[in-house]
Amino acid sequence: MSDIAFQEIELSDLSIGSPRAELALLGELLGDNSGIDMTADRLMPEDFSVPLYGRVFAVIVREASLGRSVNAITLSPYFRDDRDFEELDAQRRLSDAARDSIGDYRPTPYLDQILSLSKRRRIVAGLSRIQAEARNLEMSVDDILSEADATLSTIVDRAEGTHEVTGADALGEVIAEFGLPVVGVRCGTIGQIDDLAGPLRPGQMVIVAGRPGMAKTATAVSYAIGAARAGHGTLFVSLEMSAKELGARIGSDLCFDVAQGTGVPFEVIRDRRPSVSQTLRIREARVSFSDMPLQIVDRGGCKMATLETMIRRHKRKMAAAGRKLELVIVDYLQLLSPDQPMRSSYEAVSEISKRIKQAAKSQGVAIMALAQLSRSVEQRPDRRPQLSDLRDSGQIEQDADTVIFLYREAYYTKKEEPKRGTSEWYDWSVKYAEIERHIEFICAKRRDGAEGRGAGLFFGEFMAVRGGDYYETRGESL
Ligand SMILES: Nc1ncnc2c1ncn2[C@@H]1O[C@H](COP(=O)(O)OP(=O)(O)OP(=O)(O)O)[C@@H](O)[C@H]1O
Repeated sequence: MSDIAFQEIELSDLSIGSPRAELALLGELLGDNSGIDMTADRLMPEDFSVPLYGRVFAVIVREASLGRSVNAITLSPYFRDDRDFEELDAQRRLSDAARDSIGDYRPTPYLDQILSLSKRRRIVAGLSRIQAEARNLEMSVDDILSEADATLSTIVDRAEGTHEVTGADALGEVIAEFGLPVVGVRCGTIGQIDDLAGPLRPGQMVIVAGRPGMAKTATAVSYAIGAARAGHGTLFVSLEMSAKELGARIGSDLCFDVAQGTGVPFEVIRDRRPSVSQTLRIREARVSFSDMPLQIVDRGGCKMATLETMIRRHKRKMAAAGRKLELVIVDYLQLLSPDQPMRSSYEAVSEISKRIKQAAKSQGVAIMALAQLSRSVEQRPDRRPQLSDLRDSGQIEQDADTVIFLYREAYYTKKEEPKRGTSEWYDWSVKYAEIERHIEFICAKRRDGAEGRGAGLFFGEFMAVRGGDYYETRGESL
């Protein structure tokens, strides 16, 4: 680019912004709150050229994330100490803009213009920095060019999750974290999964796979409860079960007492027939859990773009409540659909697994996706799943950071129950009683650690999964 072009950009720098479009957009949002989420998905407070309008936008988004309606009057208490608010006569301007809004949310022309001008301002700022570096004779031309390249591509794409550093700086970031608490989600109640998968870190995609009936949902619910109890913001996206069905499972899991082995059976809650004392116990469990950061979304099927929007929205919602969304659980992967129709289910699952991984990275959360395995697993004498069982499931095997298979021998043994009262039945019942609660966690892939196996327990009656150390708490061995 020539010097003249640089000068032109510098000269126009101060005029790159449209305060009128920004005010009009805020007016539209205040006039009709239904467009706030959609706008917040694309726009950030720093995209406004008038800093006060950016701050107003941030408050609007926060209020909407907390489920409150917002207008020019309810906004003003948040700006009592903001001198710009008074000096710019913002209360009146925003009220006028809201009154003049169309009402039917159509902010796209304003939004597009604000975004485009924001990009231009960032280009100007980036180029100015590169120009200063070019004048610095101590910097090599190669370094300046690669810096220019990286700066421009990040500015223009605003690639979420992009982080460019030198190798030494990356190591420096690791060293700075020495001695700090480990980042990542642990559930605390299923020790074997915590050990096998390690803390689930932002950007990781963890696949929990198994045949139907292996207690995938139960494992995910128990994990989610443990994670939320440990303070990790968790979003459970249920594409199979309704929120109420999950609520019943959560109730039974919460009431389950590991040390005593007692609780309120899931079926009692499912059928809405608890006794008085059970009702009391469920109510107490609800109260003790009411502050825990666990959000549930249930819907029948979901496109990838919708899931991404959902994650962004809940991230904002939790941030507005002073929490951090750290874990998203999706039950289950094959019920997600790509945004565009694909030629085969192999391609569709590949696309979904790639997008889940991208979403985890760009949103800075760990995503645990449950996955159904095909029947072929059961055709082997040893029905424990292996990594190759994911081969017909698109690129999951490649994209996943961690793969944990669930296996319950009891599920198959139960199906082989002989006729009651016979001697075979007696032998069978002894064997079944031994393994009834066993659940195996087979970690077949872990990008940042070793693979391995662990033994846990599935309390089917309470839909609760716990680590194998449960027996240690009772002085017994597994
Ligand atoms: N009262 C009970 N006692 C013991 N096991 C039970 C009881 N109720 C349900 N189960 C078992 O729990 C399992 C279902 O658990 P869950 O729904 O978590 O599994 P899943 O792997 O998610 O299954 P799916 O893929 O079919 O939804 C089944 O194997 C079922 O037999």
